[in-house]
Amino acid sequence: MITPAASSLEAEKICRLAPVVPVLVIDDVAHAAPLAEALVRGGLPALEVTLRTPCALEAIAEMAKVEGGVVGAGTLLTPEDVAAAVDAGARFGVSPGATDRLLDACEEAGLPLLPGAATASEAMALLERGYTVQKFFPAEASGGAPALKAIGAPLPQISFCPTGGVSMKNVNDYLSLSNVLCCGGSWVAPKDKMLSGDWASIEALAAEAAKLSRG
Ligand SMILES: O=C(O)C(=O)C[C@H](O)[C@H](O)COP(=O)(O)O
Repeated sequence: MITPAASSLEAEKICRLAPVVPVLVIDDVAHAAPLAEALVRGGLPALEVTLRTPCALEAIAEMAKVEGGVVGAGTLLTPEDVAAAVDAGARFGVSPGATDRLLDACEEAGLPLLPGAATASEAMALLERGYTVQKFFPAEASGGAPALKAIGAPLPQISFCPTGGVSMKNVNDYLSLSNVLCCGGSWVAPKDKMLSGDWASIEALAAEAAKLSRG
């Protein structure tokens, strides 16, 4: 069991590890370990593996063995996803939105969760339950940094990890907001670089992201 407050406290710690949490879509389990090693070497220890590919759970299990990494499961939609993520060794979960079934499952399984919200009402519903750290998703499509800044005015007690459409072009717009802990994004692990095994370039992208300043 984990309470929503304790869950958010853990999520906050994970979000504070680095300015960016890589959002990873892994098609080949052989990429998991070298990818995690490159990202951790570059300075991004918190890693989100989306449960969107057949090998995602196996990839989590491989990445969980990489020293210095903190691996979580993204795209959690159902209680079954939560159970599978925990079994694979995920240390946290991320979801695009939030349902009572999903929140119940994460709390019962003791899995810290970064639950998604895109509107003031969604953020308020999560806050009412005790979740003070949330993922703002889909960030750019929901109005981007100006929208998140506006949500923060009446709801300063909620901190966010904006994700969805974030890149080096706009990441500073988010990181400069007082209600942003870190950003999530897939740009640090481009598909072509994974396919060609260009881990040095991925490490360089991670290092560039790790240098970003917050607040
Ligand atoms: O799978 C999930 O749990 C999601 O919520 C979606 C991801 O966070 C975004 O797809 C990342 O967006 P990009 O950085 O724009 O590629």
